[in-house]
Amino acid sequence: MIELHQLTKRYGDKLAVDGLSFQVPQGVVTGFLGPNGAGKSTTMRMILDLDRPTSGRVTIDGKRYGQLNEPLKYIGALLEAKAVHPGRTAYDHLLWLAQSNRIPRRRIDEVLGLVGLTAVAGKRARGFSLGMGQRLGIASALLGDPEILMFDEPVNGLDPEGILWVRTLMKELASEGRTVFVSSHLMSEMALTADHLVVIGLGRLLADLPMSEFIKQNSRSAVRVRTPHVEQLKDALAGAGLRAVPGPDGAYEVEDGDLEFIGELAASRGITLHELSPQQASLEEAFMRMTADSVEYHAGDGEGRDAAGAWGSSWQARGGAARKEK
Ligand SMILES: Nc1ncnc2c1ncn2[C@@H]1O[C@H](COP(=O)(O)OP(=O)(O)OP(=O)(O)O)[C@@H](O)[C@H]1O
Repeated sequence: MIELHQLTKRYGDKLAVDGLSFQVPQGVVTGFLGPNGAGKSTTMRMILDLDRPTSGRVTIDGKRYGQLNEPLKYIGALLEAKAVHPGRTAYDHLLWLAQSNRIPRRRIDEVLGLVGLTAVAGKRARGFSLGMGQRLGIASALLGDPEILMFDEPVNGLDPEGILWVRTLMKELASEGRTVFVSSHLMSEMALTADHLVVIGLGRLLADLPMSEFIKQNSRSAVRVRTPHVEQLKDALAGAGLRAVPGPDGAYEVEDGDLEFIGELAASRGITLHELSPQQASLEEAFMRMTADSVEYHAGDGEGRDAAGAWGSSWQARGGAARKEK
């Protein structure tokens, strides 16, 4: 198990990680979410002793990474996919890692097969695509058959087939009882993979809860209506205890309204409707709402924060998640 206690990292004036305390549970995929610059990579580097905490501590099965004997057998990590010597072949990269942790050679062939790189095992890393680099990074993480796996944005640069493969792999690893800790800045991606969620913003913990709980808390629905008889419809809705809130484009949104009920109510009063449609706030929007105050960089000059707020309050048709690419 990975445990963080008041973990803090300061770079000069910049507080990159600010008193983080949480545990990464075993046997599930834990999504580590936060907008760009939230401190995810810094936290992961501290877990691996690649960065020294300013204060606080992080342990793996009760020990610091540096205290682990043959660490690849405890924890495997993909942090920077391009952290491979360009002149080295995929096989030689894995051989070097295996030898430093007394891992038998046959395991190299196994992991190359697992990640689908057997055919290019003898190719030098400089000729690898981003996706191949990610696969080699995942092979390195799996090499010691560790109980704990940590992946920093593993689907970056992968095509849809590769993304599906990573998702399936992470779930399989967790179902074998392993601890899988994976960072992302996309809630839509994590919603498909993670069982547990840790959200950070500006280095601080914003949420630590099961994914099902996050979905339950954030899957409110609304009904969108458009009518030339706004006042009559509002009166009719008010009589039923419902409230219509104007949207940005002349339509109205009725929170917690039932589609058929509203349609029948309008028909019974002879109110013409030009639109009646179900709306669902996406999980991506809920995530943006949660992190809106801790986004480090905004698009545009100062209007980004407002935009993040507006995303939070607007409703979108299911599947129309706003995406923020890295
Ligand atoms: N070596 C460093 N020196 C100075 N500042 C740093 C250093 N590493 C990270 N930072 C800063 O610390 C903050 C957290 O960065 P970090 O890379 O951990 O965030 P992140 O959540 O991984 O973001 P991203 O999704 O963009 O990778 C950022 O403001 C970043 O600029």
